[in-house]
Amino acid sequence: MFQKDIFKGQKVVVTGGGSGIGYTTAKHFLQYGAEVLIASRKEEKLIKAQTELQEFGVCEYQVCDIREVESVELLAEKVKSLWGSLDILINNAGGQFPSRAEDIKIKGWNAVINNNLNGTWYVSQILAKAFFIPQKSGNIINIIANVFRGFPGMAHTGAARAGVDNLTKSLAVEWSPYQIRVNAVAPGIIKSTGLEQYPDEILKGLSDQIPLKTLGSTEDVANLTTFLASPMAKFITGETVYLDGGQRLWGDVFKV
Ligand SMILES: CCC/C=C/C(=O)SCCNC(=O)CCNC(=O)[C@H](O)C(C)(C)COP(=O)([O-])OP(=O)([O-])OC[C@H]1O[C@@H](n2cnc3c(N)ncnc32)[C@H](O)[C@@H]1OP(=O)([O-])[O-]
Ligand SMILES: NC(=O)C1=CN([C@@H]2O[C@H](COP(=O)(O)OP(=O)(O)OC[C@H]3O[C@@H](n4cnc5c(N)ncnc54)[C@H](OP(=O)(O)O)[C@@H]3O)[C@@H](O)[C@H]2O)C=CC1
Repeated sequence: MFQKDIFKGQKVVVTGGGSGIGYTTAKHFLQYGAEVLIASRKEEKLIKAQTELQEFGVCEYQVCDIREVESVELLAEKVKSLWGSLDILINNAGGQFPSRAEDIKIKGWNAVINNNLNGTWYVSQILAKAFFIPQKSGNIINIIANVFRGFPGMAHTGAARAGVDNLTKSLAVEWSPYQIRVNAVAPGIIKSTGLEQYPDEILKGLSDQIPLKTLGSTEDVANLTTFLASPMAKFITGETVYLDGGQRLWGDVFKV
């Protein structure tokens, strides 16, 4: 899509970069010349991904639970010792479980809010203060979900992602004096490792609910994310771009 070296010399952090959408996004940045650090909880997964991704360029990893402030501070330390600067942050780590709203336990609600809203905030604030604000440059892309009409069947993540959608707008304005752009990508249903945790009865017939009659791919998400991070999108900030084959406009979002 882009010239090969469009991100040459740029340093990128992709949370949740060991699998699925994050992995493909990391691969795209590497193919376009960036150095990439992938971060998530499971070291084994990160080592396997790093080994594969190194075929495309310089890929580092850091074990990090985005819900733990100390763990995110260690991520910032790692970036500092590796590169001393940071250009792009992709807040992709996240997840939830399907449940009817009345069945969600307090612990489950808190786990999902901590993962998707608080975790995204910790990483954004800590890395912005360590790098983007003092540098007076930066680029944040938040991967959220298709919450346009709420998220029936996963109310906890709908609330968390709507929070990140709004946070995207606030930070885009507050951090504009530092030349930090903040945008979000809202994927619909994407064929990726993440979908494997959902039972077949939930996934069956999902593509019929999408106007374009197909699920998205991890490449679709990575293409949009790299576009938003690139100079081609230099006048775009505070935006959430839906990537859902039109599903926000028609069809069931998700059912339990
Ligand atoms: C079509 C869809 C579109 C979107 C797709 C994607 O996003 S794909 C991407 C998808 N990728 C991912 O989603 C990957 C990441 N997702 C995750 O790691 C988990 O879903 C997490 C966010 C809950 C992490 O929580 P954690 O590390 O703290 O793990 P924990 O195990 O300790 O759980 C804490 C509490 O949560 C509750 N609870 C948990 N599971 C269930 C369940 N199945 N059922 C009911 N409740 C559940 C339960 O209360 C539990 O405590 P308890 O009662 O057992 O003492
Ligand atoms: N696939 C889809 O249809 C859709 C996906 N999304 C969102 O896109 C993102 C990527 O999903 P996808 O690639 O499909 O699924 P994956 O489950 O493969 O990706 C989730 C990634 O996040 C990491 N992660 C989860 N919790 C934490 C945490 N607390 N701290 C650090 N890392 C964490 C996981 O790694 P580890 O286990 O090592 O921590 C994993 O690599 C997620 O936020 C997902 O919810 C949104 C809409 C639709």
